[in-house]
Amino acid sequence: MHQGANRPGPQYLEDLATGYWFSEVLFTAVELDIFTHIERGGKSVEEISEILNCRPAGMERFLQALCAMGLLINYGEKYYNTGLASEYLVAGKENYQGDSILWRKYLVSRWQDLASCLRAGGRVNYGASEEDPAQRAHRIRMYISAMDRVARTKVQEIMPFFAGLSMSRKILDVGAGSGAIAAGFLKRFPAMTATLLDLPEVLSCTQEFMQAEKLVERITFSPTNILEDWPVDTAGFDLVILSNIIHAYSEKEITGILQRASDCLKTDGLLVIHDFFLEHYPEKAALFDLNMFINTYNGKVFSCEWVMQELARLNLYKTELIPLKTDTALIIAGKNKRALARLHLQPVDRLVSSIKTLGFDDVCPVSTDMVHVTDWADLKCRFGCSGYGKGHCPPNSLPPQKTRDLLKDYSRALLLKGQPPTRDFQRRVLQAEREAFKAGFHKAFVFWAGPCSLCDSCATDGKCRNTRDARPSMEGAGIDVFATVRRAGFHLEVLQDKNDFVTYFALLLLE
Ligand SMILES: C[S@@+](CC[C@H](N)C(=O)[O-])C[C@H]1O[C@@H](n2cnc3c(N)ncnc32)[C@H](O)[C@@H]1O
Repeated sequence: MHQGANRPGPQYLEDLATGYWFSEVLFTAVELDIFTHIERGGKSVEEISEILNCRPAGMERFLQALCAMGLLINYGEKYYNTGLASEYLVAGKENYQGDSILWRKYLVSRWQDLASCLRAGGRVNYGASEEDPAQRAHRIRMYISAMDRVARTKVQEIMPFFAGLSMSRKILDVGAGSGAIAAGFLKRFPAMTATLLDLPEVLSCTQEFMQAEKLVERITFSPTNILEDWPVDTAGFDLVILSNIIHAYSEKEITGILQRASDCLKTDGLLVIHDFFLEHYPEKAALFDLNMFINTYNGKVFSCEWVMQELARLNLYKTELIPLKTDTALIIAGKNKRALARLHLQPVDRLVSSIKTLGFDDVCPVSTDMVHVTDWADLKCRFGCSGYGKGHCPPNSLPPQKTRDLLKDYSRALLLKGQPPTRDFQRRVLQAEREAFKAGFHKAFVFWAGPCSLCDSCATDGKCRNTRDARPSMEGAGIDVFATVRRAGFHLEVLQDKNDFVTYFALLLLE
């Protein structure tokens, strides 16, 4: 869905308007636990209808929709789980996401209050003032189970940054939820112990989760309101975790939480902030911010820039924004630069986040094997384009064979996605190439989009006055841009009208 802004108007609007169809099919399939039944062996329409006590006529259409959504496949009479459904939608499996999906369903009715929230300037639905204790306990368990499912997959993405470190002492997990993030560290570093702070009614749930992980002996559960003083040692922790906490409150409260987190850090300790940030996955971050607007008193998604400023005010050193492959990102901070230097941060990850801040819509690492070079691209320039022979367009560009040879010298690249005006895009692309060079990728070289537009006009004698900055375009060098970006998972369609919204891509080769 998030690539859709490039599609012609009405279709994109139709897709937005029917986005809830996708959610409803997924919610229903998870509620019926269809994937768990099918995992035990392929099932026919009749078999699955009988198991779920449904009529075959509707079921066939439902299974067809699940196939279209990539969650089932149909082979002969039988339906089977796809790899995605098998890994994430089968109850009892390590990476099962059903609880977090059903929590999203639970929030659907709140989203229907959006207009009222906008009129009121904040949340309008506060639930029953006297919630039945059993109902409250059930709601908290649903929420913590949902958070647990997400955190378990996130911690798998987070741990590689700590690979090779010898961490042997104390963790403080602030607003720990199920404890899944701290648990990831406890499992990786067997000499560590943890203190988990959360509200008393949540901690009884947390205890059960940690019991199941056989980690309770290494954990102190500390009932605490994290907006007030924390009952823990100042400067006593090697690792302080704030995972999905800063989006829960406003600037004033977060400033206090960051101050207390900093106070708890040992001199060479690390503060890990894991959250949504406006600069990373912007579409999801903006929607998650609305989710906070509707569902909390004052929660919001912050910019990485604001958090960085707060950390600087506390005299902490910090990494760049470290994007995870999914919708959240990390900032890691410490009182001591050497502590940060121990982290295993991939240079490409750091580069991606710094290039994103230059104003690209997306920056995606790809292998150069994915770059598709063709001979027909040159034909399209030679016949059918008024730019042929001008500036750095063909034949003044790289012929396809030269591009193929060049690509053999590189194994990795970044696809940079942006928008017109062409000159602004090309300038940003050049800045990105410089960032890559400064980050140690000495062979960094970029192919941009469109005819070179850096200068107002080309020199009349045909000799470029700006060879320092001019670069070839992807298409002018024989690269099939459509095939290449689609292989990287982007959606790109041929424009139907000259006024349609154009998307530009550049290819930054790294080594
Ligand atoms: C979004 S969950 C994140 C849980 C966990 N850190 C994770 O990443 O999965 C937020 C957690 O913060 C806790 N929390 C929110 N406000 C709190 C407060 N004032 N005092 C203590 N805990 C709080 C909630 O109970 C919940 O467990």
